[in-house]
Amino acid sequence: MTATWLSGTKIAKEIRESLRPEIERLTKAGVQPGLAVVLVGDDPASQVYVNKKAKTCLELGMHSEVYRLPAETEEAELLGLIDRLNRDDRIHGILVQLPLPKHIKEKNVIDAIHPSKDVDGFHPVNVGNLAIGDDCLLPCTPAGVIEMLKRGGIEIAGKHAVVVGRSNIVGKPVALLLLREHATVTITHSRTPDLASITRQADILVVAAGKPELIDRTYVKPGAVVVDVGIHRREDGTLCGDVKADDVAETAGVLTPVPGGVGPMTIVMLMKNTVEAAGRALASGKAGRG
Ligand SMILES: Nc1nc2c(c(=O)[nH]1)N[C@@H](CN(C=O)c1ccc(C(=O)N[C@@H](CCC(=O)O)C(=O)O)cc1)CN2
Repeated sequence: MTATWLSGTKIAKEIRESLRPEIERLTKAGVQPGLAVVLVGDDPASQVYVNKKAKTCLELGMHSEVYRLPAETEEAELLGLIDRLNRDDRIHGILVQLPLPKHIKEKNVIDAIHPSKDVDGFHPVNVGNLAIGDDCLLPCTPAGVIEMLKRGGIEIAGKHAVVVGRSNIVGKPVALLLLREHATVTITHSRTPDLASITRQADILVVAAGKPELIDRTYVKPGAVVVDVGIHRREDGTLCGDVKADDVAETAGVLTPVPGGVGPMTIVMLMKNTVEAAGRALASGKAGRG
């Protein structure tokens, strides 16, 4: 069997274009959706992602602000900036790029962002609402995975989905979203014994292990849908995921590429969340007038 590739680049483009009418409507109503992205330090990959976020905002006619702070920035200063952005009517979404330098506590930063502007969906209020199935801003990568599956014509209900990884950013929320779509979900992680015996049961395998090319064909049931959330730069400068793509493509039915898979979906879901946050601000009368 040779897998069909499920292109995140193509689906992300469709979603991006579908956002334009709502951005136009909000802007005409005096509420141009605005995203503030904060980067602390000079991690090269983070710089690429932050630039992509700002560029996509501008291409869509959204308001974009990028704050680039030095690695030595004190936590209190960062919290001060978040407080200011929380009260800024032109900003509907705030995103602090992760990872942060070690001296800054990620939890303090996430908790400081107002839940209505938490376009990353990482605040405990949004995480709690996701867990109980209430309306909330969804984390971008997990929401992107679900959107990709749906738009790729892949049935989720009734399927056995296995998630490799239990991070707060991807593993746990993607498992909750798959459950919400009526999959039977198994979460595995680095201490799961005989991982392959479990992943081989998956109809849908979502890999967010953070380990380059961990998953080869021996982990995959023939015909399974495999979503690769990992992204790593090899020494020669090329990118790979958590899945050994060429090998798994011989067994899987559908496979997402790296690059061009989940990555572009993460960016477009961020735009979608920002537009949604702006729409809610307009509806609640709390929006700025541009
Ligand atoms: N605050 C957050 N920090 C981080 C998140 C997040 O969702 N919120 N996720 C990751 C990084 N990430 C988003 O910020 C991200 C990763 C990858 C891509 C992407 O488009 N990748 C391209 C390849 C890009 C390249 O050339 O390097 C692809 O896969 O095709 C976008 C966003 C950690 N931090």
